[in-house]
Amino acid sequence: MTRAILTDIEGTTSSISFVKDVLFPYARRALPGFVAKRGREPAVRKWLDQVATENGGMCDDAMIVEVLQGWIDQDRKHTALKALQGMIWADGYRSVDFTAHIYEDAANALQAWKVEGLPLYVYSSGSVPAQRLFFCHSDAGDLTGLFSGWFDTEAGGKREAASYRHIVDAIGREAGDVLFLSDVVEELDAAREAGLGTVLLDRREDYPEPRVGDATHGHTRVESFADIVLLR
Ligand SMILES: CSCCC(=O)C(=O)COP(=O)(O)O
Ligand SMILES: [Mg+2]
Repeated sequence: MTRAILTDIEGTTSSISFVKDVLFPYARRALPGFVAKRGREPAVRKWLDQVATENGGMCDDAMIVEVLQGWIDQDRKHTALKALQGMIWADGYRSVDFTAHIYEDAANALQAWKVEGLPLYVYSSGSVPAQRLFFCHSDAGDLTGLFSGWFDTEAGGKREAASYRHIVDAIGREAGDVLFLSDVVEELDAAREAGLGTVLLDRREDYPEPRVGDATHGHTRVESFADIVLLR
């Protein structure tokens, strides 16, 4: 029985191209100015120092920026990068440089589930502040009120079963009562290993080649939130 929904963002509620073609380039461009302006603030320095330490103790901010830009190019889901990206995107949303993409079917289903009393949670590699900004400034308006909780990689990696066990504990549910929605089969594999229900979002806009047969890893596959059937 589904008593709570846990959803991914990129490729699930929202398009991969918005993240790759709008958010990431914005952060890449703004990074040098951001580090020059705010690099001494403890909340920023903490993450820059972590990157420096993990890269042999480099002490030059310009080198740290280069490492971070390389990580953006590789789509690394590193907690420090994600935290810094979230701070940079705050400026973009504030100055209305962009709004966050959300598929209409996702916005509609999330709103309907909320009305039905189903608690909704987010689990994304984007930092929790970035997730809040994302749904606050979405194409469908401020959707933050729909969600009862937010999880990022501070809960653990999205391809590790332990992360899902931690989240299920944190929200006070049985694993089997939580349905996890994602576009990434390895994330769904980890969630299933932890006992959660799983649905693979396989959107044509994001994945031109349908993932069928073995490619679904046995997860229920849908092309839209409108096709998700909840066990009641
Ligand atoms: C919500 S912040 C923008 C998305 C992001 O940075 C990201 O890495 C998305 O990863 P996801 O786990 O939502 O696929
Ligand atoms: Mg995703």
